[in-house]
Amino acid sequence: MRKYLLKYKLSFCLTGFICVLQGLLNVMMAFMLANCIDAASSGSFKRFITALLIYAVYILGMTGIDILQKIIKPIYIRKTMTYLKKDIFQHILSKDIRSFSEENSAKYISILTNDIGMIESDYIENVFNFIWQVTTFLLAIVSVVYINYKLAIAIFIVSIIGFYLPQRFRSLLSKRKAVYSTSLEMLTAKTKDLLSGFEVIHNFNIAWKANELYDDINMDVERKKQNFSIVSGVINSLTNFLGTCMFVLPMIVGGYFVYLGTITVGSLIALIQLMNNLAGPLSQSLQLVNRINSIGSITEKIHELTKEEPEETFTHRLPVFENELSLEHLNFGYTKEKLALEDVNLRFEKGKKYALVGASGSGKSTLLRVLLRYYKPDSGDILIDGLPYEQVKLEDIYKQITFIQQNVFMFDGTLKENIGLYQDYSEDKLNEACKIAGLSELVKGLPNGLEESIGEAGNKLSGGERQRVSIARAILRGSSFILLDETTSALDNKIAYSIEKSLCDLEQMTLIVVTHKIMEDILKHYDEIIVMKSGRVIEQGPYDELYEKKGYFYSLCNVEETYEL
Ligand SMILES: Nc1ncnc2c1ncn2[C@@H]1O[C@H](COP(=O)(O)OP(=O)(O)OP(=O)(O)O)[C@@H](O)[C@H]1O
Repeated sequence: MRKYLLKYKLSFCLTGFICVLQGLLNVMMAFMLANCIDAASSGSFKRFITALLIYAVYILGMTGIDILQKIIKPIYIRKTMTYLKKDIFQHILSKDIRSFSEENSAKYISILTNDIGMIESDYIENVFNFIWQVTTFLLAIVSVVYINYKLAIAIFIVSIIGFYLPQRFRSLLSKRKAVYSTSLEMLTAKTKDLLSGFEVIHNFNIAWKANELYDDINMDVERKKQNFSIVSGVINSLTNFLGTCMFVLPMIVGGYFVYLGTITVGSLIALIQLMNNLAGPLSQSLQLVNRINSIGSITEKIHELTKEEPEETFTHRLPVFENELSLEHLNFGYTKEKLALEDVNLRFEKGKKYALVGASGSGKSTLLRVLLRYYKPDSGDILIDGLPYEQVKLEDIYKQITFIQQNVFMFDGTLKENIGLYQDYSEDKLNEACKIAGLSELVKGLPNGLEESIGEAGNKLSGGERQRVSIARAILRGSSFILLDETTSALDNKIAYSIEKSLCDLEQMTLIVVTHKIMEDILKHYDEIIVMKSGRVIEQGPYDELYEKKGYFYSLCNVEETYEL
């Protein structure tokens, strides 16, 4: 956290310096009062007026410093918080897809909202308050030593106790805060989940269940917040008690010294005022230390998120894909108990078109995820142009492969921005990509053509149109490979046919399509159909060959026909 605190060193030092000045002015108050009282009791009117004038200048100075602090501190906080959020967001975005999807996205949202809020209020603000209070306390101690050192020793002993005890409570408070922060994360995740399922909740009349789920987690969060507040409150009361002791003890000892004639009444008044600068700031500092330390768990979470990942170790570059991608005796399981891919042997040659078919759960999407390097195979080899796949720089792999999923992400922008993804492409290239992806008719019909805004998350487009946008993206990018996972599922058969045919006509493009549409017209365009069952490739070859074989693929075709009827 220090990295963020000291990012803007000058601003930090300036704000800290103003806090030190405030501490100094706090302590000076005692001497101002003593001076006024001494002047008033001296019988000299001139001395009294001078003392009052000095006091007025002091008050003006104090107000000026206070205003300055109200201006400088927000500037520092704005800069630091902006940097902190930007840094965390950049680290989230720079995660690789695999490690990003290991966490629920609500966790990231919670860090960027709830936890960041706590860092500002409990850490950054309190660091400055701490500087202010500690300066006041230390200068008050020096002043008390100056007035009477025996009294200072008594105060010092109470301070040591005052500092030691709250340290004992620190870890308890930090644990409660960690539990509270985790429950907030879960609340954010659950709220996001329930609101995303708004339509389903209404269609299926399960609002009662959604309310129940929300109530449970809401109550849990509030209970944990209450526990945290109770622990924090009790600790504060105890530290306040220590602060009161700090105030009362020197009063008793100081009164005794006046009785003995060791110090004057004027000094005693200054001492009484200084007590306020000892007891209050000490108890405040102790509470502030507790609150600053209570964000320990959040700091760890942020540290974990922003720690530099070890550099990717790769030994090969792959500027262009030239020949083939081959899989040899590949095994992979999400769990140790069950293999999702078993002894898969395949060759994907440059420019050829492959359709992956099979029953639901047969491993088609898993195969694509392994090809995207989201998961490492448990055993077996993948070679790309003869190079071991795992050792080729990931950036090169993603330049060669474009993955188009079922849910296409759309930015709130124009159609052109969404197709070109903010890169500059010539009109001709854009139109060509639209033509292949079957978007030309849509573009012609829009009042502003490609410049038409498509709304938040592309909500002005239909599901099929969004999928065609993603196909146009892939074509524009000029990848060697396109992996499609049920991408044409939202398209009617006629459009699906024309798009898949256009993609199959792209000579240089290697196409691997996961499809449930077992239709002769579409599948005949593929060089090879790969049939999967229970994680294994059980048949492969061109459509006619497989159909005539009258094996598993044949049965799939007939199921589909029966279904279509
Ligand atoms: N993240 C995961 N964790 C654990 N098991 C998973 C995970 N994803 C998929 N599986 C399991 O792996 C197997 C293969 O799933 P996969 O998604 O690859 O099938 P599929 O052929 O693409 O299915 P569909 O056609 O229904 O999309 C299934 O048994 C599935 O339950």
